[in-house]
Amino acid sequence: MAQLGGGNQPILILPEGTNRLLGRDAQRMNIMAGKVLAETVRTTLGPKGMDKMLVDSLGDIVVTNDGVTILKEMDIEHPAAKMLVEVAKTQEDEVGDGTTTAVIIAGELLKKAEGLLDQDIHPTVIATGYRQAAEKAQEILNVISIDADDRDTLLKVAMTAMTGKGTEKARKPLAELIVSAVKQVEEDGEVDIDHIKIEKKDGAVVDDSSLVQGVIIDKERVHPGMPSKIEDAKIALLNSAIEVKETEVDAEIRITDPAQMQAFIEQEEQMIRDMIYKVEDSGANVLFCQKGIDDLAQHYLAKAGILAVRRVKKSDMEKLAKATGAKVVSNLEDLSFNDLGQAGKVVERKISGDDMIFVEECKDPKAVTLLVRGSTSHVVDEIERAVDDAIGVVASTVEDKKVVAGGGAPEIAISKGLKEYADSISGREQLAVSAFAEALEIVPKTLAENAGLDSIDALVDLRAAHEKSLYMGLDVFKGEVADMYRAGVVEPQRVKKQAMQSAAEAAEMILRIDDVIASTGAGRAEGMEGMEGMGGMPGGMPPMM
Ligand SMILES: Nc1ncnc2c1ncn2[C@@H]1O[C@H](COP(=O)(O)OP(=O)(O)O)[C@@H](O)[C@H]1O
Ligand SMILES: [Mg+2]
Repeated sequence: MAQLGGGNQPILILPEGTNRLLGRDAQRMNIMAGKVLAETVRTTLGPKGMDKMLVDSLGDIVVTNDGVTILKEMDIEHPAAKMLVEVAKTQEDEVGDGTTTAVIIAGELLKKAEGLLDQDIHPTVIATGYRQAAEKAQEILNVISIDADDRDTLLKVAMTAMTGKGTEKARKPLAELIVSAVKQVEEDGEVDIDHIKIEKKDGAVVDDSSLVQGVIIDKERVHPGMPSKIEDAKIALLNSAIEVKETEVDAEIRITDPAQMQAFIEQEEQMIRDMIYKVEDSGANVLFCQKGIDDLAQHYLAKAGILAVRRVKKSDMEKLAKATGAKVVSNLEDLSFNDLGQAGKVVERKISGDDMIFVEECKDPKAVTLLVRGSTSHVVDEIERAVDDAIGVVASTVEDKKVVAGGGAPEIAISKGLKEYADSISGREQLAVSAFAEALEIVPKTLAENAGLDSIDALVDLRAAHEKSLYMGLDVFKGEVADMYRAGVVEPQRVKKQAMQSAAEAAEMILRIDDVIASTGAGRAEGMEGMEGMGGMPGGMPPMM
């Protein structure tokens, strides 16, 4: 493989054993890999989608229908397939939902491209057409979106994102908590979702989930002699240890007299004692320390009636600062009353066997915590992923104030618009734009299939219904075409924008590749091993599933 012919004498320009795929072979293999990947997550789309059970090498189990989670857990090796995994990850980062949709659209774009390649249309032409179509799609999306960010809409957006994700019984109350959380941390029209902490615990029903106006820290107080509940808390945040520092160099102290020893110990004690005085003097009655707290310091803190927690995560320290208004102090010497934060209550509670510190009843906190409950750890994990998606879509809606109907309605509307647009284009790109338009129909088609409906009938009905209204989609529960706004199936515009854009970009990028050179060295294990498994050599078939 690694040699390029040159008369009788082969010229080696690549190391022995390098795998190489050229031209159509490269394209075919890459397209195949993308298609297989999309096919894998397809069955999970929509409220009636199925779940996947993923078992890792240690035997740990994840049961989910969350696209990005499945792809991350699958440990994909094929380089082109990996590019689609990136699509899902980008979608997750940018919006938090729509990961399956993005991957399915990308897979379908590749499939349609294959058909065009068979008609001898050059990959560059296809890529250009896809680019044009993706841009036009964004325009159409702007036209069919509706301006809304009222609470009722936000609730619908949250509930749509959670449909079919193991939250059924408690979808409404969970949506209420999520919308309240997002609105609470909103600052000047922007939402930093990192300021919403999700703390999950099994051993209770979903309905017991709650929103804490503050932060829950999954730790216990350092000393049992400390109060377990403090009202009207004054909170100090410290990111250095409370201990007598060990000397950096190995020093030896020679003690000749027991009195010297005593003096030495007393001096250390006094240093710790002074540090705790500092905390007391500031007026703090709660202390969160990012580093360690010495045994002796714990004792003095307990004696002073201060509730202290040690080794708090940095991210939690930041949330505590956001929620209580405290400043994180690096040096105890500098701690003063002005650095303290406030909370109505700091209390240690036992939640399904674990002690946790609740910093709650904060005044207008800019960081809050959702305590998510569920019966078992697998259930809680899946609910957490649903809640995470819902937070993402509600935040997007609060920021953009634009929504679309769900259930395949926007995909059909955009597909229709693109077909008309294609007619206005001269040149072979027209075929690519048409292919893009057809590819989008994969979303309603899959929703129908997963709901056990006839996908061809569904598409025909949908296209017909769109002659009258742009909001007609597939209500998978009733099994019929319906106005999705009325049905309360609403999604943020950003989900669709991002999904189409990153799907188109990934497809374009894969199409432009006409040469895959895989070294057998170190990089092999990382990227190219899958080449063989996925049929790296022409003629191979992907034994991926
Ligand atoms: N009640 C419903 N009826 C029909 N479609 C729905 C309904 N609720 C959600 N959907 C659709 O399901 C799709 C999202 O499915 P989901 O499994 O969450 O995948 P993704 O990872 O892409 O978000 C969207 O197209 C959405 O409009
Ligand atoms: Mg979703």
